[in-house]
Amino acid sequence: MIDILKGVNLYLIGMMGVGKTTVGKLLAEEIGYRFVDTDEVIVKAAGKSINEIFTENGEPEFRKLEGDVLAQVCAYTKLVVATGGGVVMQQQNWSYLHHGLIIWLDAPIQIILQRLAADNTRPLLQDADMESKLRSLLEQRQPMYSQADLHITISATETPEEIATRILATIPSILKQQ
Ligand SMILES: Nc1ncnc2c1ncn2[C@@H]1O[C@H](COP(=O)(O)OP(=O)(O)OP(=O)(O)O)[C@@H](O)[C@H]1O
Ligand SMILES: O=C(O)C1=C[C@@H](O)[C@@H](O)[C@H](O)C1
Ligand SMILES: [Mg+2]
Repeated sequence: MIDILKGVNLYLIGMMGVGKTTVGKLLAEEIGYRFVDTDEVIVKAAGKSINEIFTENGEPEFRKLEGDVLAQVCAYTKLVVATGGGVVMQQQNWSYLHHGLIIWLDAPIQIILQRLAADNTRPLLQDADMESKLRSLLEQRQPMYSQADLHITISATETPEEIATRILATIPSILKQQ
């Protein structure tokens, strides 16, 4: 696997809670890549949480930081990059994502709801009606997510390890097409 990838970065995209961070770490370990999470880089650089950035600086500032981080990481090779769920909405970001293979992790809203029901670290989900909020975000984003090179649909029972294994098994077929 490591040979056929030739150092090309893997970018994980998809909705909040779908498992980009969790699966990304496993993928990186498996293929001997470094793991980068754009949300984590932003939090470290800003010295505050994502909730604080949204509240104190606003979402546009967060999106600017996100684009800056993506621009910086795409200068490196051999990375698995877990992105934030909204990264696909800035057209400019696609020029960075296309430096590597783009993998869309896609899970039914019900799975995401179960996972994030007790989570208060995602500012866009601090809404009384989390399900409607998720549905409306997915509706806006789905056309963008679907531009990925690889679409991985996740079932409720699949473990992060199984998902990582399935991604690695599928990559050779998409590399051949390119
Ligand atoms: N396959 C899985 N099965 C069960 N739980 C999972 C699975 N993948 C991730 N999770 C859990 O779901 C939650 C969200 O996962 P994670 O943080 O990796 O999502 P994310 O896509 O990175 O979200 P965000 O876009 O907000 O950063 C975590 O609690 C994680 O442990
Ligand atoms: O889907 C989104 O817009 C977000 C997802 C998270 O990864 C963070 O980037 C932030 O909470 C926004
Ligand atoms: Mg994440």
